[in-house]
Amino acid sequence: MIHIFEPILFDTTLRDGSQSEGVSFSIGDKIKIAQRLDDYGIHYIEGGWPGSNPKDEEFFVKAQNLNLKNTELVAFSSTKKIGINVENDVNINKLITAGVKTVTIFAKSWDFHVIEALNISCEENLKLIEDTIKYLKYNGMNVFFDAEHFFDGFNHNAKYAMKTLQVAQDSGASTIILCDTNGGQIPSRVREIIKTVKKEINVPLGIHAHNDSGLAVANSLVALEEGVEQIQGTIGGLGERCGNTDLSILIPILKFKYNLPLTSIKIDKTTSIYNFVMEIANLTPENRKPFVGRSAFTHKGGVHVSAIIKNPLTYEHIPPEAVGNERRILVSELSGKSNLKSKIEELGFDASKFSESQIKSLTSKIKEYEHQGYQFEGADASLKLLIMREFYDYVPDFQVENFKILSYNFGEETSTEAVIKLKVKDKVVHAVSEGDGPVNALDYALRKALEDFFPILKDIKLIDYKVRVLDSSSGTASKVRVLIETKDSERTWTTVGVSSNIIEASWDALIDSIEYGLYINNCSETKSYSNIKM
Ligand SMILES: CC(=O)SCCNC(=O)CCNC(=O)[C@H](O)C(C)(C)COP(=O)(O)OP(=O)(O)OC[C@H]1O[C@@H](n2cnc3c(N)ncnc32)[C@H](O)[C@@H]1OP(=O)(O)O
Ligand SMILES: CC(=O)C(=O)O
Repeated sequence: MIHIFEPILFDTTLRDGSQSEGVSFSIGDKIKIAQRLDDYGIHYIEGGWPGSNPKDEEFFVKAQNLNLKNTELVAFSSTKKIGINVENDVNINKLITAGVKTVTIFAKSWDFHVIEALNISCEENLKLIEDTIKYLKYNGMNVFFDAEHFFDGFNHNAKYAMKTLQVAQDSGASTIILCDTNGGQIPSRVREIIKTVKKEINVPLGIHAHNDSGLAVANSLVALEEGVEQIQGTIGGLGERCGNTDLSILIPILKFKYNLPLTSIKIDKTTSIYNFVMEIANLTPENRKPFVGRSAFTHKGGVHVSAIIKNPLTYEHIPPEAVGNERRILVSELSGKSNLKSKIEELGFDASKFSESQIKSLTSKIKEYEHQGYQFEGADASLKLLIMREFYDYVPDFQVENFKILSYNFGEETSTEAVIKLKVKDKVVHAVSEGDGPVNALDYALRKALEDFFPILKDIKLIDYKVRVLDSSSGTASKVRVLIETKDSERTWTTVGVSSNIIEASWDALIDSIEYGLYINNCSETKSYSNIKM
């Protein structure tokens, strides 16, 4: 394997990451992310562009009090404005007053961009680079030089692209970062170009790769193999368009595939920093994200689970704990007895008390339910109730006798009323409630009937209700699957119902949701798992 040296890790989540569609960090968000990146052990954090907006400017003021231990904060900007002296450029002067020692300056290294975007001559662009870097150096700054569109520039006019690097080097840049700004390069070309650059440029090189071809991590690795010293990227691959090199993937690769010590990095915090940044960015974490996604170490196929239980290395390339992730086993129609046994344990039962024929019968039952449209892999609470109803002397806290839904339409308004009859502790209870639609009315009526018996219900709240049409070919008579997510003060759980009648599917999921909530809050008369039916 090609040997590489431990790179300098440069995170631009707060700058390029904030250029992601749908992401807008507040100053408080930026401060929190900077602290987490520092704790994680990143060497440099690009905090923003102080000349771009007051928020970034204020961030650098507030960041003075951060007391960062492992990381150095960097401020970002373009080269100076065209047509003014650099000393008079407000944007460049804001870098000097940002309270940082290191700045990143980006400049055009593709002649096409110089002419089309900047509308100046190639010579004038070289002068922008020289003046800006020399001025910052004169003011005591360490300057990283981002050669924007370097690879595209090299492909079209290598001589000019190289000239921009040469000017940056001669003007005093301490590291030159080759940018695949449009994300269109392939690894073999990145390798060739870096080999050529290394023959002519003596300062350390870096890479800033975008992911428009899905190759940002691969291109960064090739660059490292060619001796580039600084890798730029973001947590979760946030960034303009398709994003940047994903450090949540790249860092574990460096650690576990290239066996680099990465002494500063707390590698077992990789999953938590990924989830943290996604939460702050108000984005849903990607389940299938390598290393850090919820599904990265989740096993579904019976063949896989059977082997995993014998030895996890059979279907895992690294242990999930190494990156702070966890192994999960799913139960579905693709399950064998191994999934079931493992899931039974995970749900809190003692799998060894189940006979082989009980496991077999449960496996077939689940497959039959899944055939009807149920999906238990995301509905552990319904699965646990199914096992208790099937195999234990379990008595639910209430039993439904019947329910009725009445809807009245008065011109523009429709009102809905639910009437239910339950049996609770040998008493028959009736309740009536109105609601915003049938499911809401049923929920209210159910709570009305039960709250006197189980005051804990006030803490049990429905937080999500999802309906999925399973077979749209039958039109309005199609089967639907309803998933309900519920929470109490400590936990959340999900239940499932399936029917061609949306109210019935919702009702089944709702009943499971409330029944399970009462059960885990110790309201059930029968809690023990020892009385398994033989
Ligand atoms: C590849 C990258 O991701 S680089 C980072 C890109 N990030 C951002 O653009 C986010 C922050 N940007 C901003 O807040 C604004 O664009 C600002 C404040 C920088 C500039 O705003 P405005 O002055 O209104 O200009 P506008 O955004 O319309 O256009 C960009 C200007 O920068 C100029 N410019 C672009 N690159 C450079 C450069 N390397 N050096 C000097 N000027 C440059 C453009 O020619 C254009 O100038 P013009 O208005 O005279 O045509
Ligand atoms: C500098 C930068 O963000 C880029 O070239 O993509």
